Amino acid sequence: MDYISTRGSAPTLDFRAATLAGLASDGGLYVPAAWPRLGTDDIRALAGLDYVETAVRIMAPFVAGVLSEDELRALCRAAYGRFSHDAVTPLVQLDHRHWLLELFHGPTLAFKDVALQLLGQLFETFLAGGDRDITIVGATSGDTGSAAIEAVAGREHIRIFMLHPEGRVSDVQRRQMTTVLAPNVHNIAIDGSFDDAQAMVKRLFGDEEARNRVTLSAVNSINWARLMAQIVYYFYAGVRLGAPDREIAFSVPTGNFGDVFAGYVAAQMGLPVAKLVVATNVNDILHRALTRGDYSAGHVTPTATPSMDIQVSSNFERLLFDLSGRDGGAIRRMMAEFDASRAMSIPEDMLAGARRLFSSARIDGDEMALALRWAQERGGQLIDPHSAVGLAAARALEIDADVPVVTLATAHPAKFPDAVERASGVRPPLPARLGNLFDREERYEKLPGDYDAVKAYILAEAARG
Ligand SMILES: Cc1ncc(COP(=O)(O)O)c(C=O)c1O
Ligand SMILES: N[C@@H](CCOP(=O)(O)O)C(=O)O
Repeated sequence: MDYISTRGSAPTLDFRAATLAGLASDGGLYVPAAWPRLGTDDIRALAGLDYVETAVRIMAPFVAGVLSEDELRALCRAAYGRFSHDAVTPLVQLDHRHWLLELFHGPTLAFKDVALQLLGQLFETFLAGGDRDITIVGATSGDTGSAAIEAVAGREHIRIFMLHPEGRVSDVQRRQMTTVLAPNVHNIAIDGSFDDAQAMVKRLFGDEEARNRVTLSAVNSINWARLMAQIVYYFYAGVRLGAPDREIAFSVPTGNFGDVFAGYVAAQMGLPVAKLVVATNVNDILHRALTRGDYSAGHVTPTATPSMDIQVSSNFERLLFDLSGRDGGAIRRMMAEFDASRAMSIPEDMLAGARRLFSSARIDGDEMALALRWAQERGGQLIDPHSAVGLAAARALEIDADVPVVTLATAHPAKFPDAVERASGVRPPLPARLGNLFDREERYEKLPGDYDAVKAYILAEAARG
């Protein structure tokens, strides 16, 4: 499979090169040159397969020409063998039509592990035996950071710099990152928001001096391989609820538009998706974009769902690329307008295309808490606040009564004990697999929200080896 940039002018790459590159050199995001399609018989044949085999069937077309099915299978076994549930992403029924897709059974208790455990394996495979070192620079609002660090800590040929917004992630999330003391791991707390951190990461990728000094790579969902791995669980859940013979709706707590974009790809590949619900908190750029065409980055408001406190959603560019008829020039112009003014309006014809599959909802703190309590009282499940945003949006969805609605449960409640206790009165205990998290030494650098300071720090540390 070839990979092309959403902005049309970066070189076409194969899967290996696209994975190692992360962001395209023209500032765009890599996407497959075409969406592979599964026929109804292919989808029916997924029923009864375990997670690893499902993953191999779904991802094989994307890695074709670079990895054989057997190589892919070995990497998936290594990645998903580390999950604490045999089903990897089990479905839990809440009532007659609502389901939770639990994505938090990986080592760091968030959906990010599903992709990052595999990405760690891919990096190791692609760098093995070579003399090339990569420098991963990432931004996190709490979950990508720990999942990425867990996936690459101690690996040869890789160093990782992870930027998080100081004071805006939960204590559990911060400690999951900052107590990893492997020498190739560098945590940086910046004075600013996740959006500020993400903007610095993207700027670094376009910075010639930085690119000449280190080989940059990405673990955020700007890296296509992240999204590829997330497509799998839409199929895995879908076939268990009757696909290809029944449509399924998914409600996705959304920030950077990565997880829900993976659902869009599943639909392009043939999964019968009735609706994809983009569930945002009060940081609602995506809700405004999908309802009014208003894609303008407002101020980021800290909430009880910190991982979704995002007002610039990187992967929306991938959707716009498809909605524009894959017109790289048009996307380059739109993104230049956005970069200059922090705002753009989405043309009505593009919006109409999006609304055929997507709907959206903006969920405030009270609505989130209500949904959290509903899951507890009606479904017997203590869920995390991000999943509760998804569930609130799912319950507001107007859709045929015979369509099952799956809410993606993106994190374990124990990552957000204060917010869960405030909403439910129950404090979720830290799972044993996190061990003595609160007794461990923390190590991280605090830096101002200033690009030059962050760049200087990264290049100096990278030069140290
Ligand atoms: C727990 C949780 N839920 C939802 C999201 C939003 O996912 P995405 O950024 O892929 O839209 C995130 C962060 O990405 C998260 O960490
Ligand atoms: N919510 C994320 C933000 C980064 O998103 P990503 O999916 O692009 O890595 C986080 O928790 O870090």
